[in-house]
Amino acid sequence: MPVPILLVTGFLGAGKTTVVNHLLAHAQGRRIAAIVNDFGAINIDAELIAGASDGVVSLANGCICCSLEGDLLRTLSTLLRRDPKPEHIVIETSGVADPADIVRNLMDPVIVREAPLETVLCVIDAATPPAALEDALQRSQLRVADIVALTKLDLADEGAGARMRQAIRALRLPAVVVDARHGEIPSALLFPANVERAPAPRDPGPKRPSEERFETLSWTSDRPVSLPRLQQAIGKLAPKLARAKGLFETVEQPGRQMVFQFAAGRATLAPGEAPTPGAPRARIVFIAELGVLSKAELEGVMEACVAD
Ligand SMILES: Nc1nc2c(ncn2[C@@H]2O[C@H](COP(=O)(O)OP(=O)(O)OP(=O)(O)O)[C@@H](O)[C@H]2O)c(=O)[nH]1
Repeated sequence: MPVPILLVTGFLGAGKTTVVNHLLAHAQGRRIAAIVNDFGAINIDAELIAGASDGVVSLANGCICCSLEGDLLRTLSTLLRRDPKPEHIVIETSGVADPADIVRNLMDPVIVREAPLETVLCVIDAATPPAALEDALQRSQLRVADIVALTKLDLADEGAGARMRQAIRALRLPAVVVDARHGEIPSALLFPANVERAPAPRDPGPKRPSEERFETLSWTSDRPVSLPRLQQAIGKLAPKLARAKGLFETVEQPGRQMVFQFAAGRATLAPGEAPTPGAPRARIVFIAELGVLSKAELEGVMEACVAD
């Protein structure tokens, strides 16, 4: 029995993990395996995804569209040799990934036979201006989509969803556009009822030269972070950041882990799971356009968050 793949793409911080988490939490007994790709060296996403009944495989420190493409194919073949096999595989790409390259790799004849790419979902932050869709990477992520999910409608003004839909329609893409409030998408839309129907092969177009546009820097500490100092630090770094996320204990509440997110210029902090045994007490991944943020600057700013 072939195992259909759902490929989730979308720009940095658009809400992919939130969508994947929601669909895993509403798996209704299906055995779903998730492959999660973090561009950064620390696999934060795998820790934020709790509910994959058939396990989460984390591929970190690179992108499955280029440097980790071999790892993706090896991971798929390992999942397909499991007994019992998963019923579905969800692949969450990193926000910097060009999914056309991943689609091309998934068209490998053996993979197509055993794990056909059934659906490509592109997640779009509806609270960002529609002009963001002019970005070549976002265009590429939209171009391969069967379904486009609009997230963060609760953060956007009233007409934002309609404006984003109009901008997507203007691109004349074949995708269906749905609203995904806090990651909610009906699983019937993402998982086909009839897995025996083989999806048609896809043509992602000719391979384009890959362009190194983003880089990732990590910061870890064995000391808890002071919240007011972290606020100051993020304020300083924010203009240079495309994305940041992290897990850490705070001076204010040691022994509890907090989840820090910075996406589309917005920072949030939420309580997380219990601290991971053996992991540093603070782990934060930063993504910036190439050359914008140096390791020395980052460390200087971040070390102030734990200084006595
Ligand atoms: N208010 C609100 N926040 C959302 C929604 N969807 C996602 N977020 C928040 O947006 C931030 C980024 O969401 P993620 O799901 O981690 O985004 P992502 O696309 O997986 O991020 P990367 O994989 O790092 O590119 C998190 O703080 C989420 O809680 C939504 O519908 N409403």
